[in-house]
Amino acid sequence: MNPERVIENGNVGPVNAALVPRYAGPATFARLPRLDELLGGTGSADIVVAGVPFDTGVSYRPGARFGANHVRESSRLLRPFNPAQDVSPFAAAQVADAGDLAVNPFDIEAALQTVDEGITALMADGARVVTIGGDHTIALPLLRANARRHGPVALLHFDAHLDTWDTYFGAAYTHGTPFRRAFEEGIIDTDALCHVGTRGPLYGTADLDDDARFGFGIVTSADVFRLGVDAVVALLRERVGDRPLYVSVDIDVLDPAHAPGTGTPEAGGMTSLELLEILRGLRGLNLVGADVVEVSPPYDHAELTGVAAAHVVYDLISVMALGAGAAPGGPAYGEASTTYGN
Ligand SMILES: N=C(N)NCCCC(=O)O
Ligand SMILES: [Zn+2]
Ligand SMILES: [Zn+2]
Repeated sequence: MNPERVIENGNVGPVNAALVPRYAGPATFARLPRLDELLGGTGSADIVVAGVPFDTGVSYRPGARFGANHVRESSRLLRPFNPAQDVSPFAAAQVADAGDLAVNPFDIEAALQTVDEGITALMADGARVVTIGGDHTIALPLLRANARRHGPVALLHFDAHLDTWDTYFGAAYTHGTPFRRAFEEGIIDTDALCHVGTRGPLYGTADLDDDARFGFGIVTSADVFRLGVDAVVALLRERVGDRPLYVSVDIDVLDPAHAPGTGTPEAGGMTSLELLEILRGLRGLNLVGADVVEVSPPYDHAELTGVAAAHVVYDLISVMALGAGAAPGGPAYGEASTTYGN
């Protein structure tokens, strides 16, 4: 089958939902073309979605190895125009799904190597990569690959957890430790780091001292609740400036009511609207790479977590497609709110 696709601006987009039912056919992210299909046709992609089926680094519930395909399945209803950012991301950029990296489930360091090499290869033509699935351990090789291209990157880390701990059971590479390793390796820009959505119990106050020493700012989920989305966006934009920016989204940043399908849930999290509005507020920043991790489908219900993650990816791709320097806009800033109605 060669399904009818939406083609805009010469870019090959999703399967046309008016001609082929949304629930038909194999899942790719947003029903976009596979990268290998595209390579046979128009050439390369500007933005690539890649799956990382890996959860050997988790400290509690497993299942994130199934996250990538769950996000793909949950992304079938996405439509081509994103009114919240006033952009058709798949028309503004060629976006494709590269499938999954074949990572070793038994050897964490080998897996990290495979992720680094796989993402580096996908970035070779200048594409920016958004990964889906996997546990948070994989943020380390993703940052390594991006820093090799861009130098130490600014990092906005959306997560209930700090993930700057040192070791678990003596192991250095786990889902609770990627950002400490990234600091030690000098691959993140210590002038432009912030956690967002942090909450929940810690091991001790030293966790916060260490984290501050690495250069991280913290916007807790309670801060989002009290200050509101616009104030948080202003603060993050100020911190990042025009630096190359990497965004890492651990889906457990959302309240378990919004994202039950995850491995280390913490009460008192952000709503999916708050997260999406903050991400939309990053429009115009130089977003070079992103991940959405810790989606564990066995603990999900009614695709709640999968749908939330799919929308997060969609808004991240929209920010990337608009590119650095795009005017801050969208309903959050008032001007484009007439996109709906009026
Ligand atoms: N990265 C995630 N999701 N969780 C880290 C939790 C580490 C712990 O068990 O304390
Ligand atoms: Zn995490
Ligand atoms: Zn987390």
